[in-house]
Amino acid sequence: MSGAGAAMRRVFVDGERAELDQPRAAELAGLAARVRELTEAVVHTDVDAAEVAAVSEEIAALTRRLAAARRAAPPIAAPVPGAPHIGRQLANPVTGPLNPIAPPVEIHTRPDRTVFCDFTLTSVYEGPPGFVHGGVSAMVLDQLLGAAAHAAGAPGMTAALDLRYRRPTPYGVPLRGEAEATEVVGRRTHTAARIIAPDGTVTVEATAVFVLPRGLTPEALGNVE
Ligand SMILES: CCCCCCCCCCCC(=O)SCCNC(=O)CCNC(=O)[C@H](O)C(C)(C)COP(=O)(O)OP(=O)(O)OC[C@H]1O[C@@H](n2cnc3c(N)ncnc32)[C@H](O)[C@@H]1OP(=O)(O)O
Repeated sequence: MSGAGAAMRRVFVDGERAELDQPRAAELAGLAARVRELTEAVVHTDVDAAEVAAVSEEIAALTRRLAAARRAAPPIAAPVPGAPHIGRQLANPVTGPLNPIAPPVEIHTRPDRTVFCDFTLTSVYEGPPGFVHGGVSAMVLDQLLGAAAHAAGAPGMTAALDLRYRRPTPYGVPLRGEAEATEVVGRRTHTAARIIAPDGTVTVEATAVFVLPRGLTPEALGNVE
């Protein structure tokens, strides 16, 4: 089995990672939300030099307090029967409520196995002035496409990701992401996705190929069915 396949098995099947119950996950999600606010404040602050120095020191002290009890790797959520394991990655950089760099994006699966998300990116994700960084759009779409492969019962790792940036993606407004699996061939799942602005304009289109690592089965990944 490939390194990635073996690692997934250790984490999701063998229980190598710490598993958080819902109240503990909610506590830490609250902490991450405060840090997101802090990031936003840092990017926009115009306080004077003395205040910048004082706040920097306080933040360093806070970081030391959190590091006083440190896990070797990010924790995951306890399994939910019937739900895919990807939803357990609480520190995922796109969907993880515990990760301050995640917007976070909440992905939903429809009965027809297509997926969607409604999300707003703040100016901390700015690329070209006034618009979302293309790499951030790619990251969100990679996750959404992966979720579509999962929802189709054919999960895998991203083997190829192709993007077409049609229009600039605005930040600070609600965006819609949509994705679906288009074809499953052996261990390969072909998928398509797009980001849609509030006025209905498709700003980014993406296609991706996901490949299930050798030795893994969709069932081992806690697939939906
Ligand atoms: C697990 C879920 C977790 C859950 C994750 C779900 C959502 C997470 C979303 C984020 C996902 C990521 O960021 S994942 C991180 C980024 N991706 C990675 O790091 C992947 C790095 N690459 C790899 O580890 C490997 O290349 C794999 C596992 C993708 C494939 O390796 P392999 O298993 O040895 O593949 P191999 O036998 O050569 O090929 C198998 C089949 O796939 C085809 N194939 C291989 N690569 C490609 C390609 N780029 N484009 C088209 N097709 C390809 C081959 O032609 C073949 O088709 P045929 O001849 O059989 O027809």
